[in-house]
Amino acid sequence: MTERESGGARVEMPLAELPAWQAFAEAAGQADRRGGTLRVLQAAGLSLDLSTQAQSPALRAAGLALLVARDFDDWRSRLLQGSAVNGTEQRAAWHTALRAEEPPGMAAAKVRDEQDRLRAFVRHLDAEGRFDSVVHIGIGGSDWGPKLVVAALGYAGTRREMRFVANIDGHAIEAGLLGLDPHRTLVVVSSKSFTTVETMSNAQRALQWLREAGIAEPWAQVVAVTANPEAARGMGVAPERIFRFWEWAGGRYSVWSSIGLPIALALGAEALDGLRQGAAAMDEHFATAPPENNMPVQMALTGLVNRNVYGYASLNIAPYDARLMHLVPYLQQLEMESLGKSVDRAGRPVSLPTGPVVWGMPGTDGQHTFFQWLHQGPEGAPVDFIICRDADHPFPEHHRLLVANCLAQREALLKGKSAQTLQAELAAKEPDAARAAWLARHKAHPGGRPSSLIVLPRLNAHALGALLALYEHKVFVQGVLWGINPFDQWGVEYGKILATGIAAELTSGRLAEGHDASTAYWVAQWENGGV
Ligand SMILES: O=P(O)(O)OC[C@H]1O[C@H](O)[C@H](O)[C@@H](O)[C@@H]1O
Repeated sequence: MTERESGGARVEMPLAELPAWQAFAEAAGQADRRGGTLRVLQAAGLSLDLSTQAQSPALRAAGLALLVARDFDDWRSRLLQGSAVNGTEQRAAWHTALRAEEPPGMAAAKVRDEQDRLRAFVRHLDAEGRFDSVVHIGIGGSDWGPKLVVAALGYAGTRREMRFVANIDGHAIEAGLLGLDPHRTLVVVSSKSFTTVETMSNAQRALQWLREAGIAEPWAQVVAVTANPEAARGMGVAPERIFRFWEWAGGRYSVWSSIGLPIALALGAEALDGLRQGAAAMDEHFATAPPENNMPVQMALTGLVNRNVYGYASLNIAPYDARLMHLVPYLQQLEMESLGKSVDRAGRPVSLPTGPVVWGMPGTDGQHTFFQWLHQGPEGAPVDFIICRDADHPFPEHHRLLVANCLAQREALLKGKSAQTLQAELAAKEPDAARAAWLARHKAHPGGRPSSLIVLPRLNAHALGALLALYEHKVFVQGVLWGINPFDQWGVEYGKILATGIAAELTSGRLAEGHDASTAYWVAQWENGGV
C-alpha cells in the first residue's frame, strides 16, 4: 500500500499495541472520577467544563504522549492544509477552507466567488420579493445542517416560510408542499452528488407540482446546490441558479458551503457569515492552542477514556435548549458516519472499539424519557450537556429553571446517592428497618457517571458555528487516535446499491437470485400488489 492510499500517513501500529495507549489506559483507570478538580477550557466564546470527567495530572500527561505517538500535529497540519486526508477516496476534507476569513491556497478564489454569488442571489430575491416560501429538498449532510441552523436561529420567525423535505417517503414531500402557493415558492435542490435517489425523486415531484399549477417555466423557480453542476444542468437547472461546492467538502461537513443557502434565505446572509466566523474562531483555537488547553483535543481524549477504558458504548447529547432540536441527528451523522469504522487506515481490523452510538434529545424533555436509564440503568452513558448562559426570551424564571435542571442532572450523575445514606434518611419515616433497606436499594444511584458541560454565551450564529466546529474537530482527533479514516462512508454506499436493485425488482416484478429468505418473501409480497 502506498502512503497516498492510507491517507498519506505511514502505516501505524494498532492502537491497543501502542505503549503510549497502554500508559494512557492505565492512567485513566486510576484517575479521579468524582469531580475533585474544577477544569474549564475556553475557546471561541465557548466554555467546556470537563471537571465531571475522569482526570488526573498523570492522565493529562499520558494524553499528550498519546497524541505525539499518533502524529497528531502532522495530521492536523495535513487536514488544515487541504492534503488528501481521506485516503480511500483520495481527497481532502477541507471544510475549514470554506469558513476561513482568508480562504487558503488554491481554494481561495473559487470559495470567495461562490460566496459572493450566493449573497448576490439572496439580495436579488429579497429585492424582487417574488418568493415567500422555500421548499428545500436534500438529505443527510445536504439537510441536517441548514435545518438545524434555521430551527436554532429562526425559532422566532424566518424571512420566508421554510420547509425541509428529506425522506423518500411520499408523505414527506406531500406535507412539504401542502398549503404553499406554487407561484410564490422557490424549490432548492441540494445534493453533493446530485444522484441521491431520495432527493432526485422529491425534486421531480416538486417540479410536477409546479407544472400542475400551470407554471410555464418551472425551472425558473428551481435552484440547485451541488458539487456536480453538470448533473444539475443536465436535469434542467439554469447555470445561474446552480451554486457549487467541491468534492473536498464532505457531505456532513458541508453546511459552511453553498449548502448553507437556506440559512441565508431564512435568516439573511449575515447568519451564514456569523456561523462561518464562529467556526473559524474554533479552527484557529484548534490549530494553535496547546493540546492541554485545546478544547476539541481534550474532548476527543475524554471520549477515548469513556469508550475504550470505561467501556461506554454510547454518548448522550443533551442540549438544554429547545431550539437545538436538530442537533442530535446532526451530530449523529457527524459522529457515527465518521467514526463507525471497523478497519484502520491500513485496512486491518481495529484493535479497539471505535465511535460510540450517539443519541439524545433536548433537555428537559429527555429527563422525562430516558434519564432514568442514565441514572440507574446498569450501563449508563457519558452525557454532553449543552446550555446557553443567556436566553433570548423575556422569561427569566424559565431560564433559571432550565439551568437548574441541567446542573442538577449532572450533579446527580456524578454524585449519585448511596443506599446507606438513603437508608438513614428513610429510617426517620419508615419504622420497618427491612423495608427501609429494601426501598433504599431501589432509590440508590451509583454516581461516578461522566459528563461534560458546554456553555454558549447565547445561541447566536457565531456560537453555533463554534459549537459545530468543536464537534467536527473532536471527531477528527478521535479518527487520528483510533487510526481510522473519518471521512468516508462505505456502509451507506452499500445500502444504497442494494436499495437500487430491490427497487428495480419491484418495478419489473422479477425477483432476483441471491436474496435471503425474508427479503425474498417481502419483495414477492410487494410484487404481487402489496401487503
Ligand atoms: O448530498 P448528497 O450527495 O445527496 O448525499 C446525501 C447524503 O448521502 C449519504 O447518506 C451520505 O452518507 C451522506 O454523507 C450524504 O450527506
